Amino acid sequence: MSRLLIEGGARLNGKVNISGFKNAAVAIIPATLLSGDKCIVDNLPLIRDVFILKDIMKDLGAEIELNDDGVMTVDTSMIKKCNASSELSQKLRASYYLLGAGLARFKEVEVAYPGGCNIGNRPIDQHIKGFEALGAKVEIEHGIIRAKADKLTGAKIYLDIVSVGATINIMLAAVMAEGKTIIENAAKEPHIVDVANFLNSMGADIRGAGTDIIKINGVKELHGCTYSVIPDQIEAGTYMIAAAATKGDVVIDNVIPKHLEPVTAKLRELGVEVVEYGDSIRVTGTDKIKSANIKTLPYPGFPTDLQQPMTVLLTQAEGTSIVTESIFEGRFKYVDELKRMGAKIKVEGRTAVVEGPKQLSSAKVMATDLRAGAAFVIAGLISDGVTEIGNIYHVDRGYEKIEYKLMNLGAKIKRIEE
Ligand SMILES: CC(=O)N[C@H]1[C@@H](OP(=O)(O)OP(=O)(O)OC[C@H]2O[C@@H](n3ccc(=O)[nH]c3=O)[C@H](O)[C@@H]2O)O[C@H](CO)[C@@H](O)[C@@H]1O
Ligand SMILES: C=C(OP(=O)(O)O)C(=O)O
Repeated sequence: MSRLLIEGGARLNGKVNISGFKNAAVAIIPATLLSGDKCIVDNLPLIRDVFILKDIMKDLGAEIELNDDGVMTVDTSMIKKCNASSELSQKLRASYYLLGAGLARFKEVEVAYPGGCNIGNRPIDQHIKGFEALGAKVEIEHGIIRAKADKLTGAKIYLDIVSVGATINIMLAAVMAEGKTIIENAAKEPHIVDVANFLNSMGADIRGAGTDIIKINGVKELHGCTYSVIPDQIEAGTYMIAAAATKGDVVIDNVIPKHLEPVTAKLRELGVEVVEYGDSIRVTGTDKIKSANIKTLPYPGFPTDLQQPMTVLLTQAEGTSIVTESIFEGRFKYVDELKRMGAKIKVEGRTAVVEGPKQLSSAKVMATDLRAGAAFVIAGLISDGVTEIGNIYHVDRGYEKIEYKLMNLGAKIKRIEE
């Protein structure tokens, strides 16, 4: 198991380049299954989730290559059926997008129940509700999800809960259904728009992505395309928070500032200087961070994926901050480890009360999930002594070359491979 060692105390300084968005990439790769033509996808992040999906696609029979610049060439013409029930599919959340894409192309699909971050109950009832409305039969048995349809027909689907995964999965399943599908109460995250743009580049007819009503006119078939994935707003937000926490001065490059508005607004409330440029953001820390309350919400609210890194920053704020996690009930598991580093945080249900400022002290901690790992990296950067973070494979699921990017900003960090 690899570990990260971080010697705290350095103020981050310089420029960091943001990679392509994990959560868009992991939907777009399965979406290439929708056409038998070749697709070229660039600006893919070189992260573990992308590598696993590449292996899954290869196992299905795709000809697939990914180069060191994040350009993937995929040809799925040889795939005859979509059976992704191996252990690989359990290693990430996004393998569930093979359900929507496989159903649309083959009318029959089998995928192992997805894994992903252990941050609470993560049901897929809304995905299933959508597939069934389109005419599929879905069953789950022995950890395998099977979906089958004689024919997919457009339908009106109201999501009972705003779900990113269900919105994307239903879009995938509906693109070639007969007639019109309307998804109401759809999620509006930037990667919903990115996936819709990718599908439209393949010849789909999707309108309204980015609003809460998405309309999909089914088309007969899709064709190949060349597409570039949007920058990762969560990776960018993590570096913005790290810059603020270390009282540094960092330009976060290759971003879409609009996607980062909830983070920018919150950092400004804390007294941190944030300046937006065309495709970059400069964050300049302050010695006196103000306290603030945060509630995670679907986009454009504050993203749950940045709750953990943000909570670390709030340990440095003067006074009491209240963090409310409204998306995933189990997303405070990392707090116990943070307390071992000296943080004063009290969790009650979905709320964490953070008292600051507290000088954090180094400790040996275990990443319990992807963003918990990122939070510990930030905690390590501002602790005295050397922090050791285990289970780094979680972090590698979503952060490309994290130690190199941080080293370039002046952090003292190294990876120990074992
Ligand atoms: C690969 C990917 O893109 N992952 C993101 C995606 O996860 P994911 O797609 O799993 O998250 P959802 O948006 O679906 O989940 C939101 C809420 O809806 C609930 N729910 C979801 C589906 C369902 O069928 N039934 C149901 O009750 C979930 O338990 C959760 O409370 O969005 C989350 C919320 O922004 C992010 O934290 C994840 O990084
Ligand atoms: C929860 C996350 O990922 P996943 O849905 O892939 O587990 C995340 O990116 O923070």
